[in-house]
Amino acid sequence: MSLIPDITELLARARADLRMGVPVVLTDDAGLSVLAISAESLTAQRLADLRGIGEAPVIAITVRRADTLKARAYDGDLARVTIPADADLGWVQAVADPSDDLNAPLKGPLMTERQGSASLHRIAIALTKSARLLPAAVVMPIEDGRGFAGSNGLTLIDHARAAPHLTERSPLHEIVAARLPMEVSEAGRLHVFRPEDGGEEHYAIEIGRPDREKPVLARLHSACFTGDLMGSLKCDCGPQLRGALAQMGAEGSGVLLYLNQEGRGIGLANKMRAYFLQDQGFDTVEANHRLGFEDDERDFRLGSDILKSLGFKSVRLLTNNPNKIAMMERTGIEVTERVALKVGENAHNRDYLATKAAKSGHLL
Ligand SMILES: Nc1nc2c(ncn2[C@@H]2O[C@H](COP(=O)(O)OP(=O)(O)OP(=O)(O)O)[C@@H](O)[C@H]2O)c(=O)[nH]1
Ligand SMILES: [Zn+2]
Repeated sequence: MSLIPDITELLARARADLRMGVPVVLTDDAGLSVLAISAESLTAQRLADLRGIGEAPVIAITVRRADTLKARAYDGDLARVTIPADADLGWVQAVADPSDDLNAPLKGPLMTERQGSASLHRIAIALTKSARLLPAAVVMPIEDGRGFAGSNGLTLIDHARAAPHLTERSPLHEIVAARLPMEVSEAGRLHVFRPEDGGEEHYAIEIGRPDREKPVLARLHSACFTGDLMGSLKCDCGPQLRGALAQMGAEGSGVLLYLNQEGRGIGLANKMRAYFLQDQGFDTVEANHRLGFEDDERDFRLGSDILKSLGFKSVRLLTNNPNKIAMMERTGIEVTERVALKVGENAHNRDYLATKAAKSGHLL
């Protein structure tokens, strides 16, 4: 028996470190080691400390952000941007954060590295994404990563052990379920699911006692603090949430999964950064790209994991999003019917809904 944390536990620790602005050490089988620190959590002092330790750091960004900055992404999905010796913290943060792209554009061209491996940089970006930070990391080569991590008390992540965990989703376990009388139905029941990797919990709200042998009226709803709770007019989430629950109440049965994938999986801080860009004239998809994200960073497979663990095999899915339907079918949940959910259009979200139809294939 050992109390040494396993790779899942180390990755959870690394995410917390990055959020706090603490560097982590990444190593690979070829003997390479780097220090990685989240660009948005970097401080001037930490940048100076890094420079005092070793070779020139780079800032690793996704190809989406690189395209916006017109930087060459020699590594395909990412670019390693050289940080000039005289660049200050503001320069590093401007590479990561698009808020000032229009106001104070970076003076280019940005130089990017093409020699050497980018695999540790890829892990660093994946970690910042899963920590719901801007997808950008300052990365600096060091000697003897294992020794450095040990002597500085830093989290050490091994590439070969970590890589599979960053693409595979973590198993979910039901923690508790209890009766929840609701306005739409007194026969409500809330189930809480917790992943093994220390990530967000997700919820399932059962209405009535749906027959497991028949297709259940189901909704996969992604968290939207602004729409679900604040009555935001920028999207249609609140009316969709209430509309879905009302229909389940009226039919007497259904299951609504409330997935904590705020902002299509980028987190609320990044979604608000996207809103700031939308006020500068970019649409919802362009804003995600300028931040360095894909259009949609959600993993709907966890929806089918939850449905299966509740014993459901087939659904009548309340959605306008064809990707949700495709993902259900691919992961073994049959979609016998798509039930349209067209509610809540207003003057503020008309363009947003039109963009989703034009660029993300949403059904009208
Ligand atoms: N990044 C980003 N996320 C947004 C924006 N507006 C809303 N969201 C998020 O988009 C998600 C919408 O979730 P859903 O309603 O489940 O998804 P959908 O893809 O529209 O599919 P259906 O509603 O089922 O048709 C929520 O996580 C919101 O927080 C935006 O402008 N940018
Ligand atoms: Zn919303």
